[in-house]
Amino acid sequence: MSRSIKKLTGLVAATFTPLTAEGEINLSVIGPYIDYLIENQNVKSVFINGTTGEGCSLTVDERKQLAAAWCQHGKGKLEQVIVHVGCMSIKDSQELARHAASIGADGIAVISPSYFKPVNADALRLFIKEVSTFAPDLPMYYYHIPSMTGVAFDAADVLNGIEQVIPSFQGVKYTGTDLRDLGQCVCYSQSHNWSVLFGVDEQLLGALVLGVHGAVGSTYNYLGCIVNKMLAAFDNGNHMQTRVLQVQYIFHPMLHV
Ligand SMILES: CC(=O)N[C@H](C=O)[C@@H](O)[C@H](O)[C@H](O)CO
Ligand SMILES: CC(=O)C(=O)O
Repeated sequence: MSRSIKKLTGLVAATFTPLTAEGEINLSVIGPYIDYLIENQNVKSVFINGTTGEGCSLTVDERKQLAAAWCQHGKGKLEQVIVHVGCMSIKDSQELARHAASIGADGIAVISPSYFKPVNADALRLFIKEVSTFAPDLPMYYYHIPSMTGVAFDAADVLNGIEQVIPSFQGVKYTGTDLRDLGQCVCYSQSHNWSVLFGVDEQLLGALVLGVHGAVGSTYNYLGCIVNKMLAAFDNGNHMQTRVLQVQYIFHPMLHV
């Protein structure tokens, strides 16, 4: 990779996709959405077209328009725009990766294909590699979400040796509850300076204790302010305050609507 890498840390909002009443993407919302995240939630990085953004249900063209709008409006405001480019078709993923690089995204991520599934971790690594070569200068993150993909190999097995096949590999977004596997990912990532971002918002405290570098989640769109306080308490070594804030978050009325 030719550019120096900005390590992805802290809270990352997995953004919603604004639609019009007719079901068309509504790009006019994105500028104000960015200002809201920064000013109201103190959240400065976004993960777009992922699960929350329903990227897999959008067309390639819609995904490109959204990515371009987030990069354009986020320039000089957001710290990082990570574009999820996972698709069933590897060619669509490659095209989205190439496009993300052309619009100045800060990184890309992929889930595993989920209908025809990779047979093992080697096959999944190969898929990620084939996508990464279309954006070789962009940090690539593996998005591990077995509850949605049904692909449940240990993420640590996917990471093991991946730097040898994907020079741009930069970390994992871990949406799962296996703390043993997560701990192995954190341990393996340390020697490569990769980021491990946790994705089960309700259980972030357990992941912080294991040493994750940040979190990507849907609820940081509207509860980022509370979770940012929790991260600050954790960084200050205030365990009691951290626990109080995690519990306050878990019982927050917005999680129970
Ligand atoms: C399955 C799913 O969408 N997981 C998200 C992240 O990956 C989370 O951010 C959840 O939306 C969140 O933890 C709320 O349950
Ligand atoms: C939560 C998350 O990371 C996503 O919606 O993709």
